[in-house]
Amino acid sequence: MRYHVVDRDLRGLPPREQWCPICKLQHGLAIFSGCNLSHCRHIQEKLNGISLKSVREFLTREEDSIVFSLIERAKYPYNAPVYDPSYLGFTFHNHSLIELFVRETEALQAKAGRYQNPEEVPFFPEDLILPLVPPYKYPQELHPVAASVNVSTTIWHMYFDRVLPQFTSKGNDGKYAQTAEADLICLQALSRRIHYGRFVAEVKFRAAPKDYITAIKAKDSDGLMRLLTSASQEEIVKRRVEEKAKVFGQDVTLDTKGETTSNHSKYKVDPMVVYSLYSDWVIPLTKLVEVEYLLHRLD
Ligand SMILES: O=C(O)C(=O)C[C@]1(C(=O)O)C=C[C@@H](O)C=C1
Repeated sequence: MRYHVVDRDLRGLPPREQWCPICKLQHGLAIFSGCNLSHCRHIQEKLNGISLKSVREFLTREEDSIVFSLIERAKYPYNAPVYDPSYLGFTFHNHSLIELFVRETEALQAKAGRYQNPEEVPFFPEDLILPLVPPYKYPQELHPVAASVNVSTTIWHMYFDRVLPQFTSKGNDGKYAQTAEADLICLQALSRRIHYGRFVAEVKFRAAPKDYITAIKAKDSDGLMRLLTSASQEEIVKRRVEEKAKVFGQDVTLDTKGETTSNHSKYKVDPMVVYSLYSDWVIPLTKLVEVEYLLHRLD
């Protein structure tokens, strides 16, 4: 019985020599041959770790955070002074209010341990202070060298230059701190989703190491991109986020009889903007992270 469970769990693993340099045994047999599980990294990872199903569930849940964060930001007009360095009189190293806000908040959150979590990537790593909290033992799923892939600067420009003007109304209501806070929540949700491409890539690598190793050794970015792409999955994701923008973004009211009425013609954030955000930015950047991660997977 034990054999079947273990054997099924380990199906599709890479050749033994890539994964267990100590026991050098075939993993399905290793358990019977006295391989000590604690030194067999691959078995450990397989038992504890991530799968394509679990990483896709994570991405799906992040969609909720992203759509909600956009809806929250859309409560305020564009509020241009938040992004204009002259608004603070060129003090604070010529930073705009948003940059100051993000830098200071990240520094505080670093103290509270946010960036100990490998899922979280800061926008301004150079400012970060060591955590004041004791370390938490997060599962270490990522290959350490490849884990440092970072597209934060691209996310920053994408969000402020391309996305934000599309879903906020023109105008200025003076609520700059609230606006900056809402922007930060959007940025963090987008960054977490996009950088989660590292975990997706790791899962894909573990499932078909031979295919990936050939492309990685040849530094074949296009080949890696082809290997990791699932057009049907991308279509599902885009349609789903559009639907979420409709469901989460409609006004729900009760009529005099207590019946629910929803306004389907007006949404707080245009569902097409969310569809395009995913189609033009979120998915392509996630794939870029996946490719960059894989290129360093053997370093
Ligand atoms: O779900 C996957 O397989 C992913 O790699 C994630 C993702 C995405 O960003 O949603 C990216 C690439 C694939 O083509 C499909 C979807």
